[in-house]
Amino acid sequence: MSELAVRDLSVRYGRILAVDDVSASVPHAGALGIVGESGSGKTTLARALVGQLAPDSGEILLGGRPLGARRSRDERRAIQLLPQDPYSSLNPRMTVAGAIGELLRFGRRPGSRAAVRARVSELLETVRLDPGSMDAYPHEFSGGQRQRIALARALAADPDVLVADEPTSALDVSVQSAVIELLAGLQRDLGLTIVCISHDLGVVHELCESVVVMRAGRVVERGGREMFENPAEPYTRELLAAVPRLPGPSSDPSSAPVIGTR
Ligand SMILES: Nc1ncnc2c1ncn2[C@@H]1O[C@H](COP(=O)(O)OP(=O)(O)OP(=O)(O)O)[C@@H](O)[C@H]1O
Repeated sequence: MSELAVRDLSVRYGRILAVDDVSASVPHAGALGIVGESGSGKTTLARALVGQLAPDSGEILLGGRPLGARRSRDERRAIQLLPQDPYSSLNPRMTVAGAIGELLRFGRRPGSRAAVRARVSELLETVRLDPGSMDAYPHEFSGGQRQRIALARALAADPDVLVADEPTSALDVSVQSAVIELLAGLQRDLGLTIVCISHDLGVVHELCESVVVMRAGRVVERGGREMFENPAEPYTRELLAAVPRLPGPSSDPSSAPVIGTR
């Protein structure tokens, strides 16, 4: 089981305390949203979750087991990052098959070149891209397609948990909801546990059943989807007010635009 939890986690950059005593958890096959203004510590938390940054104190637990300061290969496999920007995260000199194949070595299905290509083909189908495009290069794809390639790459490691750092912010509005739907489908169909970092509360509302609100490295509020209708903290209200398509605490829900459901 892939319940992910952080307990009293703090992460510093020198004298800057970027994540300050944060605790949160997401059950197996659940989706947790982490929201907050710029500089609130979201990316730092994401990088600590995937093992790119070592916490100064506190613990990260997967399936109830604390992850060590130096992660084993299997621990690195288990928690994968979907980076924010598919324009910079994919190596322009590597084909789609090469980029995805690189991460297959983490997974549980190593094998011959033919087996690797067959698995790449399956992964491209999973993210609804044409398997026939596996020998193309990233520049031949649109932003939304590149984000799907980055997603297939993360899935190649056969992760238990996907940490999606602003998964739609580099994309055109027209393709954002398709990427969110894809993530929701993976959560449902593969039992993937998702942590979705976003300054866009609309994305989190659509994908996540629980939310943690961060400010200056600390958790200021947490709750389920109902928090969007009834936030306790003025800071959360301000974040909500910045997203016109959400019902928000003060408007009449019956007249508010309905955002996509799964
Ligand atoms: N590499 C770094 N070195 C020093 N300080 C950093 C570094 N990265 C982030 N910080 C600082 O840590 C704090 C948290 O930053 P972080 O990027 O985690 O926030 P964020 O919520 O993800 O913001 P954004 O939405 O703008 O990415 C900020 O004060 C930031 O200036």
